[in-house]
Amino acid sequence: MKLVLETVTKKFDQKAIIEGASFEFEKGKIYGLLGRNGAGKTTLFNCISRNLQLDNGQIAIEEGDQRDDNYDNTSVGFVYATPHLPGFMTGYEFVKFFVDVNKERLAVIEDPQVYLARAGIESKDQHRLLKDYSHGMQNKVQMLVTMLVKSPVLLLDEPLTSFDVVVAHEMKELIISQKDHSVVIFSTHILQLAQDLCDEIVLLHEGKLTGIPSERIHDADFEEEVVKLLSTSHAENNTLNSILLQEGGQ
Ligand SMILES: Nc1ncnc2c1ncn2[C@@H]1O[C@H](COP(=O)(O)OP(=O)(O)OP(=O)(O)O)[C@@H](O)[C@H]1O
Repeated sequence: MKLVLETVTKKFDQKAIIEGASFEFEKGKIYGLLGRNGAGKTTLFNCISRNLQLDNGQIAIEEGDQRDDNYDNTSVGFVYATPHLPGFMTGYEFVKFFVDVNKERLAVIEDPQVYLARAGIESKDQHRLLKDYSHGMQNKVQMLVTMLVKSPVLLLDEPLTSFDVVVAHEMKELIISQKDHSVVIFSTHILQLAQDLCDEIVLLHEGKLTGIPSERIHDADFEEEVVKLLSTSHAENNTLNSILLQEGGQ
């Protein structure tokens, strides 16, 4: 399975944030999306998840020789940087509601307590209102429910920044387990995290997507190269690009 982006353009007020970006993301790999503040990472995720309409180009899901240009938003699991949860529900009530609504998409249905415990929400917290959860606890719940349904595409917007070290470790394992059934893309500003977790790193810079070959990710001068690439314009970078990067993916 592949998520295919072809010459995608998204503008806000006539200004192109994403401009003719093309890339193929494959199932079985974790992709780290890096870009400067305001580069358009969240915008790109909103385009892939059909929250935003494109100004140009296509985004499709391909499975073998089948291509779906009109997949609906249930094909995409999206873990937002800021959790979107109904604060008036308890953790238990929300997971129960989510499981009821999605029961046809779940292979096995367990008690909400089991899911919550697996995400590290202790019994004493399971019946508290979500609005009173810490940011990290809300993130855990959001990640838990998004991953339950095993969508073909999983997007994680800066996913691990609010977790303590123990939970971050567990969540990394959980993210890795998702690549068996999903195309997994996560955005981050933490280069070390991208190096640890990703099979490929993709830069979003000046509206375009460019993949860095996996064999370069662990080079000693990797950070310096990424900083250089994200600090200069594509035109200035042409020589470096041709040596280091694969334009538009493989
Ligand atoms: N709904 C909107 N209307 C107008 N402009 C928007 C909208 N959403 C995002 N933008 C602008 O698009 C640009 C890209 O924003 P986006 O949030 O996608 O960047 P990002 O790469 O996720 O940034 P960061 O790393 O800082 O979170 C920014 O200039 C932002 O102000």
